[in-house]
Amino acid sequence: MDSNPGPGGGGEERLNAVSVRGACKKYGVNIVLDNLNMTVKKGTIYGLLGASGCGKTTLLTCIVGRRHLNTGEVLVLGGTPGTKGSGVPGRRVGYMPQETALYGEFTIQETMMYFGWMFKMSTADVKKRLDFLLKLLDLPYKHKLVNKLSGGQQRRVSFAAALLHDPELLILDEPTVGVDPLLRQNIWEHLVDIAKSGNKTIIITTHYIEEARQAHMIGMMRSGRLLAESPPDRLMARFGCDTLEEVFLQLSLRQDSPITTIDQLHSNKTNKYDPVYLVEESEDMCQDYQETSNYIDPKAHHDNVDKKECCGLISGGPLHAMLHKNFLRIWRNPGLMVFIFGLPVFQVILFCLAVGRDPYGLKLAIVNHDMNFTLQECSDIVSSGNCSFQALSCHYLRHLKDPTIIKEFFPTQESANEAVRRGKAWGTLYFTENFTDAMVARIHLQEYTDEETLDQSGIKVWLDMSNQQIGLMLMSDLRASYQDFSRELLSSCDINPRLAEAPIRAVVGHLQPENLDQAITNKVLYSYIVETTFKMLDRDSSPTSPPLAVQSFAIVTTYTINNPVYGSRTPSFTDFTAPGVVVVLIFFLGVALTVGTLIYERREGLLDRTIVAGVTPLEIMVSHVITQFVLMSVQSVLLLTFTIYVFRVECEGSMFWVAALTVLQGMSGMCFGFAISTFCEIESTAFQMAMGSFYPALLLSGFAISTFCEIESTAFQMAMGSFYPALLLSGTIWPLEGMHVALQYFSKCLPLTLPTTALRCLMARGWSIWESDIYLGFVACIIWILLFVALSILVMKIKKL
Ligand SMILES: Nc1ncnc2c1ncn2[C@@H]1O[C@H](COP(=O)(O)OP(=O)(O)OP(=O)(O)O)[C@@H](O)[C@H]1O
Repeated sequence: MDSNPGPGGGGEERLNAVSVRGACKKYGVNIVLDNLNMTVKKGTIYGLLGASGCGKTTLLTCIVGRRHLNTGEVLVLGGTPGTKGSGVPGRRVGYMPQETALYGEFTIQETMMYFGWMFKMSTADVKKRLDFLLKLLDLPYKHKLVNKLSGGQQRRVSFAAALLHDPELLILDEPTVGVDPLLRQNIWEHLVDIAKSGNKTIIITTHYIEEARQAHMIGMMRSGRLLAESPPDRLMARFGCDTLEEVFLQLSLRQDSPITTIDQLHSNKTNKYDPVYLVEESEDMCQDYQETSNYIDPKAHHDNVDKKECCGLISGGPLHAMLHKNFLRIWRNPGLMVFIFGLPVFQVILFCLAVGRDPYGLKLAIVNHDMNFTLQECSDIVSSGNCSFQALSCHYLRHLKDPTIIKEFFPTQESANEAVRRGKAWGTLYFTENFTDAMVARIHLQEYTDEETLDQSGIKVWLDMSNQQIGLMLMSDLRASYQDFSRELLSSCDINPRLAEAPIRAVVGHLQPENLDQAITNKVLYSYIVETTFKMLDRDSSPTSPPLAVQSFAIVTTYTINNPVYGSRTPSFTDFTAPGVVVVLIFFLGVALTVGTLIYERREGLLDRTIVAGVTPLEIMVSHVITQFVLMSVQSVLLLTFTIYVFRVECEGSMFWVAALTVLQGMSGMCFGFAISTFCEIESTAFQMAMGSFYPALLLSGFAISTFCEIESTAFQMAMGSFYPALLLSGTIWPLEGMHVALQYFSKCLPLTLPTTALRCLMARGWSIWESDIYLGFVACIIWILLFVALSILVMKIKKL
């Protein structure tokens, strides 16, 4: 190692396109490259041979800078991959990974355009070169879709993509798999030709050992070691074999008994920078490398010659190529289009139809001993507009409305309560035998009413409160019906029915006006049960006067609510939850859009190819951000149109700011999805996480989830398990004000909470952007976007995605 000439150093090194020295690489405890040396001279073809799993692909990915050695050194075109002055990443290298690394929904021509633009070739040049490659590789019609090609044809398209920009160094991982012998011969002839006439260097791996005879140099690998590195003829002569296969067999046998191998075959002790014929270093040499396979050379970065040329962080060619690719992929994928644009609409429709509507068909068990009649009989004798003090229970029952309440009559209180206990009714309503008489007596007697009369004149109610929403709604309905009942009675007796409502201001003079004014000033919604107003009214107080009696009765049983400062007198649960649901939906849609993208590209080898071509993580990120921004805007418009204009959810604020916050929140979700996908190795893990973290994104934040993401089931369980806690914490379904104060602070640090509050204030209160609740929602969105973006870029750099 001491004699390492470094990048560009040493005359010998300058003749080499690639040199690998003392390379050690392991995954966990599995040693994949074991003190390997390799030298590829410029203008030569280097055939890297070896059994499956011996480490060929790993070696190539280290050469193109997609992986790092644990120890050892790689020099490519005079520099360490990933550093200034090296050939990689950038257009000096053409890389064909082992995976097909193509977009199935593109045609052959579109594929070539994508890679050509990435290398900043003009469209005309790409077309010219494509015509040549179509002939050379015997490719089908150029407008045929890649996913309609056979496996062998797809590999040839992938090979063509590596040859397209005529690079100095070609690194080909099994280009001839699935190619017929005649075509294989053509490909080799072409490689020999470009190596000779164009002074190109080619490193090629193949399982067809014999075809490598046409290479200038053969490297035979086994178990992470290079057993031999020599021209094929010399190798065969030396071992007295007729085929390379036999040579490889002999070398393999000897490697299995190392002492014999070293003693018998190692005749030349070589300098480390000379071609190596046999591996002589001790097996322990790789043991002292760093344990982690994620070892990163601190000097490594992605500056490359292309970037130096354009002097900017983002270059037009790759960005153009990637934007075109992103939109074309969506356009060619109808299922994805339906998902992107149909899902928001579907979800909003589902939400507005399923949540917040008043329950109906609620059965009440009624025991009416006052009449001892069925409902039908009640209806027969009770008619509206009649100033009658008979059958008051029936008067009241008529106001319990269908279809909300279904009245079922029971003979006894016990049977009615039994029906409630068995879940057949939501409550029991009980009228005593002389309910009407007691009520009339109570009205007439006023403060002289005895306890028994009071008791008899009351309606007794037992409710099943196991369901809070239904219980509260029934209570409210029972009260409202009572008010309707008294209003109707007043009206029928020629008394102003508004007395039944008795606005607070109408009685202010009699009831401590200071308190009321203070309550109104404080914007407290003020309800007041008016009691004993009988004496306040400037009327004949004779208890025998029916109108007055009715009037006092009505007022005694009413309460009043002033017009609310914000919202309506009958607030809707849909209006309350809608802003939170919009925020959550758009966030989730953003996550779902991005989470799979990067992982798909990584799994298919496309990311390797893109990055080896010199595209930076920032450029990849920007291309996705632009694409998703456009999609997100359309989604937001659909979401808000259906929420506000179709389902008429209350929106008092500026539509501009509502839309802006929605789009921002979508972008926050998108960046979160991107961060997840940079962490996750397995697409399904990320997707499940995204699904599961629908709300929890929130609770745990991208960072915590990602820590566990390598472990599929843990990530999934964690995401699922955090669904409900996150739902509670985001303030979407229940006001934050109901939480413990510590939880409130924690909740506000999550990505959905402040934007939800802001959207709610915008929609329900119509506040302007200058209110702190509103602008803090925007600020939170922007901070989370920046955090997710920074995290994604950092991970992409660290993991060399
Ligand atoms: N990301 C990874 N994590 C853990 N082990 C890995 C990883 N990639 C490869 N390996 C292991 O490293 C060894 C060498 O793999 P590699 O793909 O380099 O072999 P190869 O010679 O290219 O095989 P083939 O000819 O079948 O492509 C194999 O045992 C493989 O299981």
